[in-house]
Amino acid sequence: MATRKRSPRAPTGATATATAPPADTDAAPAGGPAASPPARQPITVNDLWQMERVGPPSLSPDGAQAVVAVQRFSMDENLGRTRLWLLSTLGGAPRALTSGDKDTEPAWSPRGDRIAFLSRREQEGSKDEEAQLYLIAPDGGEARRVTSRAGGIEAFKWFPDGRRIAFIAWVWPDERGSEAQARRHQAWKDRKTSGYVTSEPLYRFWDHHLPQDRVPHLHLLNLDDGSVTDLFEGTPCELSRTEPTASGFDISPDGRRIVFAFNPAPEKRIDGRQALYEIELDGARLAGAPRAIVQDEAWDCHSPRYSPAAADGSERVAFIASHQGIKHTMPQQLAVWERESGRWQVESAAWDHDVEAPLHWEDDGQALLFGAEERGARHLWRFDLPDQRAERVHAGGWVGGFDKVAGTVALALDTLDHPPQILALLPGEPPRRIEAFNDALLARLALGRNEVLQVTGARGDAVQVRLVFPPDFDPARRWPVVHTIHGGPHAAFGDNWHWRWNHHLLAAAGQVVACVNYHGSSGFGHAFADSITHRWGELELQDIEAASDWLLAQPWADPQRLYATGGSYGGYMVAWMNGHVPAGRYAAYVCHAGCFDWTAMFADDAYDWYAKELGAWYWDDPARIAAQSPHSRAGHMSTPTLVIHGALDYRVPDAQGLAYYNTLKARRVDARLLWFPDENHWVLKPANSRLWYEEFQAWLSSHVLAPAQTPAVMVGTKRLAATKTTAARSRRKPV
Ligand SMILES: CSCC[C@H](NC=O)C(=O)N[C@@H](CC(C)C)C(=O)N[C@@H](Cc1ccccc1)C(=O)O
Repeated sequence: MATRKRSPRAPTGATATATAPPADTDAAPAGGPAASPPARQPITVNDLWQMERVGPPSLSPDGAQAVVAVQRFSMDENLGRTRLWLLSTLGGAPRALTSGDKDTEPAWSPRGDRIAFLSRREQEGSKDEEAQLYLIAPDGGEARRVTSRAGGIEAFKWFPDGRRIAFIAWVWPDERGSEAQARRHQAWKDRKTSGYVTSEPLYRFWDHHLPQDRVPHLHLLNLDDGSVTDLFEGTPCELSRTEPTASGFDISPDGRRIVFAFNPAPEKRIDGRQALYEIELDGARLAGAPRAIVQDEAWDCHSPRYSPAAADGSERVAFIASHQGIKHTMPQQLAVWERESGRWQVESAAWDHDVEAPLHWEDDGQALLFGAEERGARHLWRFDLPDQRAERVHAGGWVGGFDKVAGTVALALDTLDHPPQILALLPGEPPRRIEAFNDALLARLALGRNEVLQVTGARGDAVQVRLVFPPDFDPARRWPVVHTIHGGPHAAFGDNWHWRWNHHLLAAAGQVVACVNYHGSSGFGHAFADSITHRWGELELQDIEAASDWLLAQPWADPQRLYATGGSYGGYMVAWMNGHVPAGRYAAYVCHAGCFDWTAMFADDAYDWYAKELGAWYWDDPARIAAQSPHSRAGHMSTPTLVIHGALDYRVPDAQGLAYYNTLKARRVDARLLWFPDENHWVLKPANSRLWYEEFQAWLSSHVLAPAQTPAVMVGTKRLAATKTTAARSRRKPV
């Protein structure tokens, strides 16, 4: 989808300065030779927070080793620590490379002699206030700080020569030179006022205000002499203000050009369309003005990648393009620009998938690797350019970051049953794990099975439902059933591990968890995703209700204990359900960061999107907006609801949750509020997460429908009389 997923700063929760314990202390307790292994136990929230969180791999130039950042949390200290590990793709043992607390985003230099990473450290008498760039030799030793930039470094990329690095940092565009920037930064820090002043339409994002009056510029750091050049100084160019990541630019194989995504409109908006611009370098200086190589107002273009050096000197740039001029839901397609002709074309037009960054060229320049969702999985794909055909390089689970060097692929993969793990794919060999970070912990956990089925949902379409069962599930008993409704709406709950909505943890409480990939979900083709446009709530509810009908027809489902929960758009859906589904069907709801009132949602950071999604601006067609807004049905709401919200949530401001909670209270509906002053759209701190899971479960467990409350059955959005209940349920069979 063109609505790219948000990019909050690293969701690491709190951090610490103390020395991290060794990351390999998860060893199983020693037992005597005759001791039988302890029985596996259901997963707890403490288990979840003890797991190591492995980041995306970066490979050495020979492909023999990968470097990853690994985060480990302490529930007692309520903080997380991240350090770097080296993993062998050839079978050697993993090795801790750093002992810092905040070492992230490692990248192996193209010469193999150094690894660059971002960190905040106390070193040589100075303490980093913001992330700075560090270098370390792969065989260890002390890391060396190579930048000391007021305001810090956002992201970086090695030049192919391994002697220079391009990095992104925020600057005041009206200042010249690093000294002037540093002076301005000091003045900013010393100011006595706290007001944020802006005339920009886009001024805050996710959970932070954009640095006032600053823009993200690309800089060149020469590691030989330490000199830094602002490559955009004196130009109108800048990188994405909301996602200033290394995906936004690329360096040509000869190191003489840089291509980057840039929105040339004077006013930057969250849905602004980016063009591709290129600069030429003469040493550390710009040779000429930046020039647009791909610019079409109808298209949003981003994530450019230069093709590898070719014997004939030809050069191309692959990128992701979305035809926003047609519709905001248009897919993200693979496109290629050719230097010789100066023309570009979409390559994946006939392939109904959303291509996701980063793109990675194969060495022969004939194909690209990338991740893309398909029916609740995120595979790694190779897209062959001459044939315009995609094949799976790794199928199943959820592929996160990956790298490919010298024929070896290293990828981060998670599944519903396993947190992210690192796999190596060597030519002609099956995929192989190259770490064992969570194995000892997982070995003592009992995880229930999961299965995928289809129900006939809205418009008679097949809708995917994934069920996760408690570890001790016995179909002869009756079990509570809880919907976890995903957000987006253009996202999916698939075969992936979730830290915040962990389906095994929820199932371990003794309930069957149901995840419906309702109309609008990603991974099921463009028409399915677009089907809900301008009528949010309608088809999604029919799908969830169809799944509920199927679930209630199962002998193991307890009709007195059917629940619906969801976050963000999933929270919108449960608020919508409260107004549209008759009381007595669901015993309780949990609404996390849910949208309650689309007009008041104009206070959020993505307000420019909603006219496209809902079909009008609220001032042009208030009735249309109100018809898709849960608050319009407040008079029908009577199902008990736990409302959860974070005050740092700028995507769905907490006033949404508070208005919903206050409405329920004013209506004397059973309701409870869990409000976090220090969490954003997501609950990311260990102790808060534990409270979240505890309150979530306690709320569900304390709400059971009385047997006299005959569950009503919804067909479409019409209510059926109770006498038709049995017949209506029996019509819904899994497909
Ligand atoms: C119409 S702008 C929506 C932007 C974004 N969509 C990406 O999926 C989003 O933030 N959606 C919200 C709901 C929206 C405010 C109505 C949402 O549901 N967020 C979910 C899904 C999500 C997951 C990962 C990254 C971004 C969004 C959530 O935060 O869990």
